[in-house]
Amino acid sequence: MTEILSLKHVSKVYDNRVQALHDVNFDVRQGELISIIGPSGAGKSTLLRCINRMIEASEGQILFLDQDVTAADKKQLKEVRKNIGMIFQNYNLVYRLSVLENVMHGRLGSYSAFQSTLGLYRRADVEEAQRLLQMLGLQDRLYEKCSKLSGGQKQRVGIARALLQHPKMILCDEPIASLDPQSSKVIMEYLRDIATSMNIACLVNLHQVDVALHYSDRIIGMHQGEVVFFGRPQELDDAVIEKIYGKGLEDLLSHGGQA
Ligand SMILES: Nc1ncnc2c1ncn2[C@@H]1O[C@H](COP(=O)(O)OP(=O)(O)OP(=O)(O)O)[C@@H](O)[C@H]1O
Repeated sequence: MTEILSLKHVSKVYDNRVQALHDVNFDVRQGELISIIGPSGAGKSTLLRCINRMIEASEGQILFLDQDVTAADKKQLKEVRKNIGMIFQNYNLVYRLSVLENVMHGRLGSYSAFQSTLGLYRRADVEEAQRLLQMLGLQDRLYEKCSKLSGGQKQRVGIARALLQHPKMILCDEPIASLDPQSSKVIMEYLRDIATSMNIACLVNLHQVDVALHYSDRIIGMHQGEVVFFGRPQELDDAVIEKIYGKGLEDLLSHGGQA
């Protein structure tokens, strides 16, 4: 498998001098699902957001498809971001708009402001959005306002919007943190399938260790801004869990797997 993302010695110190990341190194291969786990404040969100420069790293190098993202100019960064989809815990949808319109926002980069304001989308793009929504089981909700959807359905709209971008990788910032167990399972299965069948790498922040163990190809374990584990789920034994969380798996699972 080819590597598509590589982080080398990445650190982040916020203006208030909090060191959120310290010398982070790892790589992501095409079509891999990698979970990032760790207690609250470990640096998971900061790490994810440094990759597409929603947050600027203070030090280190981030290579995406062999391009140095940290050194990219405005135009190059736009291109990088086209290849990196993102889904969020709070979905980031426009609730007064329909499911289909929200998904079309995944293509905004390829339309002028005039075209997008008037909804002048190419037929092929609309058809692709419809196909994606069908794949995600939302074919009957195309014209429904997003405000009327359940959390799990909203997240599926978020996934369709990310996929319409034709990304090589999707960053998922706590995609199931607001969902019930059944909807969480559905979303994780879609992400697993997207990684495997569409060969799109998914980098997923999670609080649930049991979910990470079940769905990931590899897991990154963070503690106070450092990567203290990077390996396969089978290698995540109790000693490693202690290193990440300061407590054992039994303790974590007795709280529903949540850290
Ligand atoms: N904008 C900011 N300015 C200053 N400090 C920040 C900022 N964002 C995060 N931090 C700090 O950086 C550290 C890492 O935060 P981050 O949100 O990345 O952790 P996390 O693992 O994603 O936590 P959670 O699981 O609670 O979302 C924390 O100490 C946090 O307080």
